[in-house]
Amino acid sequence: MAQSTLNYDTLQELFQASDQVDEFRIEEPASKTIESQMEVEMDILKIYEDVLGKDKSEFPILRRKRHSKYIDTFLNRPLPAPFTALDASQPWIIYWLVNSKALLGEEVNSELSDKIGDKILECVDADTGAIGGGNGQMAHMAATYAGLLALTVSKSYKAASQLDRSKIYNWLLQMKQPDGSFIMHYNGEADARAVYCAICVASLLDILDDKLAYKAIDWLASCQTYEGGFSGFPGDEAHGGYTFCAVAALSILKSPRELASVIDLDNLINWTVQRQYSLEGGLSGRTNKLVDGCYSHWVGGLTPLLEIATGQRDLLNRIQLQNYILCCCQDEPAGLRDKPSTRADFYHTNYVLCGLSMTQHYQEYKAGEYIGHRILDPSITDISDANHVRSLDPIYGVPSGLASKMIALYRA
Ligand SMILES: CC(C)=CCC/C(C)=C/CC/C(C)=C/COP(=O)(O)OP(=O)(O)O
Ligand SMILES: [Zn+2]
Repeated sequence: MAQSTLNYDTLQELFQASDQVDEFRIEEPASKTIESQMEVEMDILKIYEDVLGKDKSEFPILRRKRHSKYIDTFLNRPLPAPFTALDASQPWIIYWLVNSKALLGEEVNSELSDKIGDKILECVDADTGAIGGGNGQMAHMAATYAGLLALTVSKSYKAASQLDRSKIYNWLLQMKQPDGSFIMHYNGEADARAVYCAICVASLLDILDDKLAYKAIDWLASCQTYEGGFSGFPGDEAHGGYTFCAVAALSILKSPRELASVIDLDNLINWTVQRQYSLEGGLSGRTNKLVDGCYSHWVGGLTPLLEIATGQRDLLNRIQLQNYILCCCQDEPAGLRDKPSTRADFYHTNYVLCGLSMTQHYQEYKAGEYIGHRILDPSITDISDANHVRSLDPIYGVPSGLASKMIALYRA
């Protein structure tokens, strides 16, 4: 079976280049940061060396069956005791798991869809109509976003139609701040995450209007730092998570094509490109920090939006990112992870798969819709279909087409 031969060759080139890295390596690391970076590089070099020591046909492929089993195991049973710390993140867990399942191309049957619908409705806070982290918990912006995404992915339209949109609209208005930002919950913090979640929720529920959008573009633009990325709030350090939130929210409020009219697009592209490390192939979330699989989405997910904004392609090196994901982010026995020294979890499983999807598709933006096109370059998807995952909506982080279906449900 023909495997990803070009990936193998790219890795070979990379590996040859890594000898030069060794030459420059200093005996005593000058700081903890450098020491951690060197440890990660050593782990990853060893993995790449092992891969190159084998035949090309043994290049790692997506261990789809195992990842599916891992996901299904947790979707099909109540959360076990070690996860009680995630009690306030129940909509998140459901979204991460069901989204991973859907990206792997697996069907979400009606039984699972109904179960997810019931569970998310249980998390609705009766006072506000918005969603909390669990039954009886206070409405929370992130839980409302994650819960709505879970309904979107699982096509739980019956449950979705039971949400009280006008109550949620009023709650969103209460979360709205005079400077244009949003807070996460009553008395909570305002940041770019809250703005992204609020704008996504309003957009999916088809209740986004001028009052909710008021000054949000200016506030988000004010989070862009001198480095080019975005911080959580004005004046803080640029970070991948907040950069995705800001750029995706701006792409709803305007369009990705108009980004250059509100932010410094060139500086954002510089910052984004610098997040990819040549040796690892994966991405970091901020300057001088370590590679992490979840930034394959938070930073990698900027790629389609920036490609639409500029009309250019391959702003990041998709092949190298795919190498990092396939060779370094697959845990044993299953699930996806941050980096080789860490264990798989639901969060990383989802966001690494989102990143993998980005590496395999170009997005076209037409009449307000994103259309994913599988990249036919053999270095990405020649192979069998073994590594292929579904196209991802670049704004909402769900498989393509599903967000529009949710919006259409409410518009009908
Ligand atoms: C929609 C929504 C709620 C989005 C959240 C986006 C967001 C802020 C993601 C970042 C998550 C993350 C891995 C932080 C790690 O910071 P760190 O300082 O531990 O890691 P670092 O060293 O990689 O910076
Ligand atoms: Zn991570």
